[in-house]
Amino acid sequence: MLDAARKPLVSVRDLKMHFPIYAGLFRRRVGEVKAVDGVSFDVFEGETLGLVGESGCGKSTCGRAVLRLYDITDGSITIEGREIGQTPQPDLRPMRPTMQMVFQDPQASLNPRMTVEDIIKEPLDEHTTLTDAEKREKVGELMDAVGLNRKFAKRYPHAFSGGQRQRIGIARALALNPKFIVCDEPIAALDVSIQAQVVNLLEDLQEQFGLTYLFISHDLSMVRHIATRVAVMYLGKVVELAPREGLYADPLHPYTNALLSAVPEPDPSLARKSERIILQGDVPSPSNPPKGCNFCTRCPSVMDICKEVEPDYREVKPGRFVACHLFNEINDTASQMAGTEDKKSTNKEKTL
Ligand SMILES: Nc1ncnc2c1ncn2[C@@H]1O[C@H](COP(=O)(O)OP(=O)(O)OP(=O)(O)O)[C@@H](O)[C@H]1O
Repeated sequence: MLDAARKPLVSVRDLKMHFPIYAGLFRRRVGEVKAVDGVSFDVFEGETLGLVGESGCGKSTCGRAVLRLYDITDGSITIEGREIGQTPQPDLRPMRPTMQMVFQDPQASLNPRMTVEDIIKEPLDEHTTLTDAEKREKVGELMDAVGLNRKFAKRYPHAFSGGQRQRIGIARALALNPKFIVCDEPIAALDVSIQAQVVNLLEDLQEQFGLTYLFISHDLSMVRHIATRVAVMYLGKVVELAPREGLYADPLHPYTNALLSAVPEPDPSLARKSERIILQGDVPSPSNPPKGCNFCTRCPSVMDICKEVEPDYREVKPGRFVACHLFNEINDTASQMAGTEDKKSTNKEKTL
């Protein structure tokens, strides 16, 4: 259970990442892809926040934007209370050791011309003043930590299997003792038989080094296993965020409901009870999202207001955030009963 008074390690508010679209002979700007369009969440120290959603909903862009691998369009990102969301991008060198990324495709993210030792040592060369002997020892320790044999340090990535290459990527991410790691589909490119091993390794390392993860995945079963809380994205926005148990047992947003209905249920007695929800239509283009709620064109519970007014993203039950007009009444009544002016407070002041 999360302690509400706990300070977030990472806070993201109204994050936007719009990619320009250029066309024509003179490469005029004709529009933009709203890959991430006003996303807010916190990641608390030691937790794993799962970020799920269909392909193209903006998960990877969100993860990269949080680490400022992009010049973001708008929004605030704080890590350990330090704002890194400014434009133009501030000097992030002092912050880089704190925040790292594990990429989806270890084949593509490792330089094939560098030995494993050099790959893992690279961040140490850039950010530390350790001697060569100290760096070699640190590389050995990191290889031990991720379950790679030290005697293979002089080999090249092609000599390793997919799972071992992902271990190399994880060792590199750990080199500077980070606190926060964005894991972007870290198992999607691996054989199913290897996936569980890498997830178990990430969990062990989290405990050993006190790591905090943003775990991006489209695999809802895996996220259920690893995440503390889960944020669900649809067309550039977080539509629901909740503790894992609550989200899987009682999804609030109609999109979460549909997404979870497609997850195979291992218990046959429960499988018969759960009904698969087939969403109609295609996901709209992020360069031309619908008016009102982004999900209104496919929502089985759509109302008139959904086609006109974008729903607020707000806390409708303790720890449960949702952006859906179906929950307006519940929240308004609750805040009236509590005599609060909750409606007036903004997400900027809340923990999410
Ligand atoms: N550099 C870019 N330039 C233009 N559009 C981009 C760029 N990167 C991503 N996009 C677009 O932004 C949207 C979100 O992409 P993103 O890769 O973040 O989604 P995703 O949820 O991670 O999908 P997947 O699971 O398939 O990786 C997509 O429509 C994608 O085409």
